[in-house]
Amino acid sequence: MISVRGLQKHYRVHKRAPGLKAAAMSLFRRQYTEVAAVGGISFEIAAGERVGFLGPNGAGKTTTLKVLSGLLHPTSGHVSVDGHEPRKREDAFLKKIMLVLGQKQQLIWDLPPHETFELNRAIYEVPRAQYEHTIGELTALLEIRDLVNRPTRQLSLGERMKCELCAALIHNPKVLFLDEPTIGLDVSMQTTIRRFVKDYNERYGATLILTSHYMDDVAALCPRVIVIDKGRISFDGKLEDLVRRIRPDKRVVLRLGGPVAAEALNAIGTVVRHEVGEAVLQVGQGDVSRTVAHALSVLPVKDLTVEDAPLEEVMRELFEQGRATASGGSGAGSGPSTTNGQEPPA
Ligand SMILES: Nc1ncnc2c1ncn2[C@@H]1O[C@H](COP(=O)(O)OP(=O)(O)OP(=O)(O)O)[C@@H](O)[C@H]1O
Repeated sequence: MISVRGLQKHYRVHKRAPGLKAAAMSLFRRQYTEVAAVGGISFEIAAGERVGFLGPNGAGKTTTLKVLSGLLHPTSGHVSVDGHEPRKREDAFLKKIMLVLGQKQQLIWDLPPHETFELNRAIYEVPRAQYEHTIGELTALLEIRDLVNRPTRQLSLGERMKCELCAALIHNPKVLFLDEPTIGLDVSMQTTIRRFVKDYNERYGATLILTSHYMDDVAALCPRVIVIDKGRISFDGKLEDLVRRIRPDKRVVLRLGGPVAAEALNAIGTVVRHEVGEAVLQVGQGDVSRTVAHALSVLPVKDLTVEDAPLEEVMRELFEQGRATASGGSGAGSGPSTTNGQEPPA
């Protein structure tokens, strides 16, 4: 469905020294420098897959999504989305995709969302009957029926994002590019958006690429993740394999029925957190059953769970490894390896 081979995207940026004199000089002699936002990445995504595109700020995620949706032309490499070359922006291609940028909106600010929906209906040439059916379904699923006739500027951020999604889905796209769709939303609205996106994917077999800094989005939606750092892929595979590779240790979460001395916990495992009624221990994968048995025998345990390390920590560690490798700190082989499709460094 989506095929990316050796994609590079460089931006040409105007460079000038600080100060008024340099500003005046730059009017006559402009100097440019190249920013390599994406440095030769390759991956394949099958129809119906949900893939998380993760990376630190400035890694190249948005740039890649913009290339995939045809907003930017690649500097080099080959990109194909359902048989189309996105840069050509053919009508047939545009009718298959949608791009939602959480930081930008397509809704017309002074008009009700309903007017944008109508506009998109006309742009995408959606037959009236199909439009009415889709709008009925989407507004019900997103619970926005009562909002769509109010001016957009009067809506809350979360309400606007739900209307943005509705506007972007009117033509029933097969490929969804979602860039930070839950940014700035409260926890319950994030959950609503996630549930909706998953439901849409399952209902229509749509393919999804999502970028998000909220790891809950990724955990809930994306069985597969592609990690990009400084324009290069550092991991492509199952989310659970990434977690296991970066943080093979487990967390034993103990709910306690009475006070426990710090020494008693230290004797069992590495204490990550200890507060009234709860303690969290970090233990090696092979030590889980021994630790659990030990804890149950010597501590007033009411309940316990065994969990993976939080995804936020996994990602932080992964990006720190990437930085250390880039600065020569930890040397070759210490960072995460790529499981699929990385171009060799130039
Ligand atoms: N229009 C542009 N002109 C010049 N440089 C750009 C432009 N857009 C992005 N960049 C640079 O390209 C690099 C990748 O940016 P991009 O927006 O793709 O990153 P990102 O992974 O989406 O980051 P974030 O998580 O912060 O949104 C960054 O160094 C950024 O400064």
